[in-house]
Amino acid sequence: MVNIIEANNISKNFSVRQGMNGKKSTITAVDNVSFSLREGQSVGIVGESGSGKSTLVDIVGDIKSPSSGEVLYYGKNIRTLKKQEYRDYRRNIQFVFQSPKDSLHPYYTVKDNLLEPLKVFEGNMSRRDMMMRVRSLLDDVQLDESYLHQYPRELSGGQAQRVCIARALSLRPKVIICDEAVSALDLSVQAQIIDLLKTIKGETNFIFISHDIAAVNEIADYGFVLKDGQMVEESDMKELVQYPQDEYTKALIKSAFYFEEV
Ligand SMILES: Nc1ncnc2c1ncn2[C@@H]1O[C@H](COP(=O)(O)OP(=O)(O)OP(=O)(O)O)[C@@H](O)[C@H]1O
Repeated sequence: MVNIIEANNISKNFSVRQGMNGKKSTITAVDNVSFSLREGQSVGIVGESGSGKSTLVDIVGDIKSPSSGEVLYYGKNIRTLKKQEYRDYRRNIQFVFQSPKDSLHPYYTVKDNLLEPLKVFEGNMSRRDMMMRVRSLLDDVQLDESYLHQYPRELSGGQAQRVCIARALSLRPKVIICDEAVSALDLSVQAQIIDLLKTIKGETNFIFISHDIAAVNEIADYGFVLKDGQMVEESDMKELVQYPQDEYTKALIKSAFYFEEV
């Protein structure tokens, strides 16, 4: 199987000022982490707040640069990609973030939010074809056409996240990185969005990150656990949940499935 993404020995240090005297120190947000995403696979990343999940996926999507290590896209270091190859990589790695309303353009209607990536990346597409794509995307995320003319502020959190998922899907990307994409939603809405992500799993590959291992277990085929920037355990996702080896993973599972046990 072909690797879409390989992240090799990624580390990221941040320089921060701490304490009353504002003394400079360095924190290691990601510490020598490697993983790959194969075609047809979805990968989950679990860890508590501050464990380095966002920093790692931001590096994979070239939003941040690593202090050391390299990201390969179909076997090529992203730093060595030619202009067209880099454009292809960027359109094929899309993000869905935690706060859907902040992710959408507030002064654009749903229609214009969905047209935007098509205008940028599909310049040759006719306006008619773009609108057909927008309508089919809304259908994919189970919103009817009446939403086309609404503004993000008029949507619920769950509806706005559906629009963000539609927007991420608009360029038919190889990878959608969901960074705590369900965490800010009510539990029942979380379940609906997870069901939606499952229905589109055949169209794309997810890198799904969450502090909630139960949510990750719903989407990922393979998963790993980050703690203080380090990978403490990795495995087939079902095995990770059923037979965790590391004490930290066991604690994450205990807190995630606590309510379900009763
Ligand atoms: N720009 C930055 N400058 C300084 N420190 C940073 C910066 N970005 C992240 N950090 C630190 O790096 C560590 C990892 O943060 P990161 O956001 O990657 O974790 P996370 O697991 O995604 O947590 P959360 O789910 O809360 O976002 C944290 O200690 C954070 O404070």
